[in-house]
Amino acid sequence: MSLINCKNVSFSYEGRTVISNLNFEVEKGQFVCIIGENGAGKSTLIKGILQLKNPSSGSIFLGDGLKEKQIGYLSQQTIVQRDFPASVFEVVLSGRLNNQGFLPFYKKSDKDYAKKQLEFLEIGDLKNRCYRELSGGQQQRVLLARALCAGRKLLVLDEPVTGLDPVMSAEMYRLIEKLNKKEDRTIIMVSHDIKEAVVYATHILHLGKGQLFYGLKDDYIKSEVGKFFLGGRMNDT
Ligand SMILES: Nc1ncnc2c1ncn2[C@@H]1O[C@H](COP(=O)(O)OP(=O)(O)OP(=O)(O)O)[C@@H](O)[C@H]1O
Repeated sequence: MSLINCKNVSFSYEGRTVISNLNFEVEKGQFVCIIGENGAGKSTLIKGILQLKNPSSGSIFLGDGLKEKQIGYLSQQTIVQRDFPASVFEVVLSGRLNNQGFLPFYKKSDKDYAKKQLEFLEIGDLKNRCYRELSGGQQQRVLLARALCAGRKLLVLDEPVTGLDPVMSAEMYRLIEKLNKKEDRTIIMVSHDIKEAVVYATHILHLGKGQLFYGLKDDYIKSEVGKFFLGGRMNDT
């Protein structure tokens, strides 16, 4: 059964439709990359998946027992977040708050889980450092660990490499791919970079004036829309 089932979905703001007729399903274990130019509706769709915005028509179903609280979300970082005066471990652990109900303290299992995520993302040594003193790339990894703590079933990443240099970006992509391949995490990632998307994703959702393509990465590369947007570059590499 699919984790996300998007059926005939359209979104609008104040009566103006910004994206219409989306139809796709995300199964467990997939790495879906949502691509499209500025204003195509990528962030709006993410809001819909997180159940923060209702479609103007159609429905987004969460399946396989997935609850909104089990979706880990990494948004684009704001300037205020960059200056957050807490330790790395506190930031990562705060991802568990969603799952706590009314009890405002962490259990041992929460702390163990947070430590495990730091180790998996190869930043265990940063645990006691102050978050605001880290580099942009380190901060982004910490926020990824926080998102992993927030949701085990589905990870939603909105432009996770924005502001990072090419080396840091490649490092982030490597870790995200490791989460998908080694931990079997289901991932939905928004990206501007089509070339990177086709390297790491299993599936591509391309938004333009509507849904231009949804399916396997390899089929995307062979498709008319894929060929057009990749400009034949995949065949050159
Ligand atoms: N809160 C809002 N109120 C009104 N219009 C909005 C709002 N948020 C987004 N829009 C409009 O909806 C359309 C889709 O925006 P959205 O941010 O989802 O696109 P995007 O593909 O994520 O763009 P980008 O790549 O620039 O982040 C745009 O025309 C945008 O101006």
